Parts: sequence; structure tokens; C-alpha cells
Amino acid sequence: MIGISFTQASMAARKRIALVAHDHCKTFLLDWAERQKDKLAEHDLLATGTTGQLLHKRLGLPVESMISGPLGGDQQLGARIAEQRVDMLVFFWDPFEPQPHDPDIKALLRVAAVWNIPVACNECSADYLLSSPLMEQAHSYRIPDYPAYLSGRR
Ligand SMILES: O=C(CO)COP(=O)(O)O
Repeated sequence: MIGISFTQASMAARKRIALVAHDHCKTFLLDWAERQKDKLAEHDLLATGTTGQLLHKRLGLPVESMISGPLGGDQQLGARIAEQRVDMLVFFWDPFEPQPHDPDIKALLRVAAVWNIPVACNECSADYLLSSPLMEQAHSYRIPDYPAYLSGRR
């Protein structure tokens, strides 16, 4: 990435996990979340609108819900990532159906890559993430050095 320098940030042991699923993938996410409930309960959960409502109903855990995805929820989560208020994204996006808010979805996935947060796009990768020893410990990771970026923008 030209013109961007990086710095180290600390990710706390307790993660802020964003959970999102498109309609045809919601059952997969809900079943996965129920299976992983004990692990998820150790972290803070947030989600797009419908996904959050369904997760709360299924798990009985607190879930901070944004607006529904097609109405701007993906963008809300993207903004939280840019503000370093989300540590991890589990997004079961639908590989078989076009979505009306595709630009928002791309933007969410892009900003997650920019800020170097772990992303799982399906059940198997989500299992790999949750089974990482890093889930239970604070660790440092690389993020864009925004003050350095800004001082170079003269
Ligand atoms: O569309 C979504 C993500 O792009 C998900 O939104 P909902 O959780 O509101 O269905």
C-alpha cells in the first residue's frame, strides 16, 4: 500500500465481534452461533439489524444491533471498524445471490482489510477463528498509522 505507514495496536482479550449474515445464510450463522455460544458469551457482540435480532432471540445474549444491512447497517459496522471499535467480523455473505446494497458490502469488507481485523466469511473459517488461542488473550497487531498518514497530507 503506497503512502501508508503502519503501527502496532493492542487487541484486548475480550473482543468486539461483529456478526452479519445474508438472508439465505442466516440459518447457518444462527446454528453456528448456538454451537459456539459459550465462547461468544465471553465477548461483546454486535450485528446488523435483522441478524442481531435473530441472534439475541436464539442465544439470549446481549447483541448491539445496527440498522438492517440494506438500510445502512453494513456502513455502520464499517464506520465502527474505522474507529477501531470492532475487533473481528464474522460475515456469512451470500455467494449465490446478488444484493441490492453490494457497494456497502464491498465497503465493509474493504475497511476490515484496511484495519487488519480477522474476518470469517463462512462457518469453517469462523470455527478456525474462534479456536485460535488469540481469542483469549490480548495481542498486538498492525494497523495504519493515521497520525503519520495525516502529517504526510500537506
Ligand atoms: O444485509 C446484510 C448484510 O449485508 C444483513 O442485514 P440484516 O442483518 O439486517 O439482514
